[in-house]
Amino acid sequence: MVRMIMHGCNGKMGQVITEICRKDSEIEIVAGVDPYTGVENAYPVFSSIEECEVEADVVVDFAAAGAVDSLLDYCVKRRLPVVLCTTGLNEAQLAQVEETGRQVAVLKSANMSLGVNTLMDLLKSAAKVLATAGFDIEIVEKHHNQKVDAPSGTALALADSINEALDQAYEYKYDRTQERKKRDKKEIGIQAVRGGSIVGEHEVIFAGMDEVIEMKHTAYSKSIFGKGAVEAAKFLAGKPAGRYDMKDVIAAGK
Ligand SMILES: NC(=O)C1=CN([C@@H]2O[C@H](COP(=O)(O)OP(=O)(O)OC[C@H]3O[C@@H](n4cnc5c(N)ncnc54)[C@H](O)[C@@H]3O)[C@@H](O)[C@H]2O)C=CC1
Ligand SMILES: O=C(O)C1=N[C@H](C(=O)O)C[C@H](O)C1
Repeated sequence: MVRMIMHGCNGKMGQVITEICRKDSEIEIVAGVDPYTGVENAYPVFSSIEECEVEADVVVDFAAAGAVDSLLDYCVKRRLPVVLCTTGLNEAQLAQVEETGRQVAVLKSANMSLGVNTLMDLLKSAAKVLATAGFDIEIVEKHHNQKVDAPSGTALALADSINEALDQAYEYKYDRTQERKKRDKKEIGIQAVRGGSIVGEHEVIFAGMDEVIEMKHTAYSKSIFGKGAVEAAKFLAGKPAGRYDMKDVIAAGK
């Protein structure tokens, strides 16, 4: 049985994962962390990670970017593997993630779904052919009106996947309102839409002369992220220090 701490347990994803774990005999949430207290849970909840002294095998994080620094410090201090799903981290935090990965097992992924992680691979081969043929690349993401970061972590990860296949030759363009000039060939445009209860849509557009290819992932419920995170927690518990991603979890499940 894997013992898990749920960081951000009273948020939308924290509650989706609480429900998944309740029905899974291989994993148990032994403690939660959240400063928001308006939710009843079957496990003890602490208002900050430092207060949690419960024995565990792994931490799963869906909270807020501002909470990541203290979470990483805690995981190093307690030698705990961590599945990091919160998006919107700044450069300093991304560097801290790398440093933490030298001391404990860290799996960071902006999207825990099988679909998006498969799309990342498909994009690499498409980009190699289409960019060489002169196609422009644009990404449009859509999310609910409660999301605080933009563009989404997934949109950035999709762009990174494409750029990796293209020898990092592309710049990301988030805003076209500040200058009057034509689009540069070596750019990936990234646009964010926010509204209603949209769970998450990511569309990658390859636009060429007289033809367009669109590759799109639509999340119809948050459970796809929750299921992936729980599988990642089971995978990461007991792993040595290092950086892991969802591709490792998917490969281990085959
Ligand atoms: N990697 C992935 O597949 C996915 C990532 N996310 C990301 O996960 C994060 C959370 O998403 P939601 O659950 O929708 O947000 P939410 O706002 O519903 O929940 C976040 C929870 O974290 C809590 N929190 C705030 N500060 C905290 C702290 N210092 N320690 C512990 N908990 C704290 C809040 O009180 C809240 O209950 C966002 O960054 C989102 O982009 C969301 C869905 C999928
Ligand atoms: O905030 C969300 O809801 C989501 N955030 C992640 C992101 O920023 O990419 C993943 C998913 O799209 C849902």
